[in-house]
Amino acid sequence: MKVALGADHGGYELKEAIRTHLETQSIEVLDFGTHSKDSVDYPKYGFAVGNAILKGKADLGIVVCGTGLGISIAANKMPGIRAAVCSDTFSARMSREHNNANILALGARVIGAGLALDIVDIFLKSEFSGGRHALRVDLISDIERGIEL
Ligand SMILES: O=C[C@H](O)[C@H](O)[C@H](O)COP(=O)(O)O
Repeated sequence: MKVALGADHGGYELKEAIRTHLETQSIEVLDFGTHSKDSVDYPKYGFAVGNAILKGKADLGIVVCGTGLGISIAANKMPGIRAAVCSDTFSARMSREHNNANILALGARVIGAGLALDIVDIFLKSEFSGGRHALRVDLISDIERGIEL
């Protein structure tokens, strides 16, 4: 599995911890930055991770900003991207099983690194359940195509 990572300055330290955590498990990582605590603009990093997934360069993405909100809002503007902000492990599992989320968003100013790494592990190991959930995710795709539900 290949995982794309991206963060703004608010998420930089947690993104680094996630990268180390994944590399320790021999999970391949594509790190789109940022690479320091200098102030940057989160949409660019949400876009980079979303783009990597849409282009097939990564299977899943993890994005981090102060709250996880701005960077997920940015990524979710891209048709085909389903970014879920999670602050607990149950939501992380459900985001994969029910919503087929392809990006996990974390708020580095919201949760601690220990919980964040548990959330990452659960997100990456959970799989989409399909069935009735696939019909609902298809309806999300319809919205992206301008279809009125
Ligand atoms: O949703 C946005 C993120 O939480 C950003 O990390 C946050 O807005 C950055 O704020 P500041 O520029 O004050 O560090």
